[in-house]
Amino acid sequence: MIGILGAGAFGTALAVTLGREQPVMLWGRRGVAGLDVALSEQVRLTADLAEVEAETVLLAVPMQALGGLLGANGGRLDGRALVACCKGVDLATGLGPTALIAAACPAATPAILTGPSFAADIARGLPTALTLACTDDAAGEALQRRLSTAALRLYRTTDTVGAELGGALKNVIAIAAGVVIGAGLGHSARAALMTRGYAEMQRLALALGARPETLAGLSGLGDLVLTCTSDQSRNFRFGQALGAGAGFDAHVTVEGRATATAVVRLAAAHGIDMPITAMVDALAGGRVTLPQAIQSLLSRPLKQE
Ligand SMILES: NC(=O)C1=CN([C@@H]2O[C@H](COP(=O)(O)OP(=O)(O)OC[C@H]3O[C@@H](n4cnc5c(N)ncnc54)[C@H](OP(=O)(O)O)[C@@H]3O)[C@@H](O)[C@H]2O)C=CC1
Ligand SMILES: O=C(CO)COP(=O)(O)O
Repeated sequence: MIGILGAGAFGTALAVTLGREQPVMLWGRRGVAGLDVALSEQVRLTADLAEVEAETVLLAVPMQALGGLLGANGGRLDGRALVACCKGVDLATGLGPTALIAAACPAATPAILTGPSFAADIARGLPTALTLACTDDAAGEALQRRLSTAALRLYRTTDTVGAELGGALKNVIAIAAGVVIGAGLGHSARAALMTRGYAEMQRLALALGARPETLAGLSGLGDLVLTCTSDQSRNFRFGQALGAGAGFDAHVTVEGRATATAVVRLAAAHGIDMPITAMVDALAGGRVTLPQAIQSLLSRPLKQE
């Protein structure tokens, strides 16, 4: 049995794919997200978290909700394998998902599942590859076997720092990529933005102890390319709306917005220059206009690549 907390798009998609091969208990505060894919009979739904007794639990709530969920249920969840499926940096603490898990559940085995995957693609059974990161490699190998399916191929690493930051930072760069396209600056400008954004991701991640090969893998470069180039991405679409001066539904999960604010603080604390992240935070926060944001990036001093 696998437990999944969070019956939104991603939690439901994971239930669909995992439920094809093993029993799953899916918990949601209110019902199941509107994915138009039928759940197998191996998937049970519950609104009572006490019914989720599985030893392996996937945490598929948004990043900014994870701390509260763990705070309210840490005692009940402690001691299990807790696999964060969210992407971001916690605004309240500046921590990533596995550090939040370790703080709330000291006897748990924290891990993170992240990488280039739209929920709808996973739910449809399309081939997908993700990174499963766990500092305990033996536990990571067991989770890799447990959570891989015929269509969902997991690659394992012990670099949770790199895997988490790749998934968190790519959402911020995706917002910037959307701004570029929404503002009509063109695909060449987006390619430049993605490349400089990847350099920004590496600067912070390596300073925080990540391994370069992790950032160059599925959780970093892979997810960056996917999210910056597809309008299936909510972060990209949010950026497009910003660039076009259009509105955006505030109820849609856009992880990169809060993460941009959290990362600006993190970068300042470590003396890391992250101009694109700072631009996204200021633009999304209404502290600069679009022309000012674009000018701030284009007028930076020339330097070596
Ligand atoms: N969608 C995708 O394609 C992918 C998403 N992810 C990641 O998965 C994570 C979840 O995103 P996603 O499923 O897409 O988002 P959705 O907006 O589709 O769903 C979020 C779910 O979390 C629940 N939730 C929100 N706040 C709380 C809370 N405080 N306590 C309990 N449950 C809560 C919501 O419940 P309610 O409906 O009751 O508000 C909802 O079921 C994000 O970090 C995202 O980056 C990763 C890969 C792909
Ligand atoms: O993380 C995702 C793809 O890997 C989903 O992207 P969005 O959150 O931008 O929709």
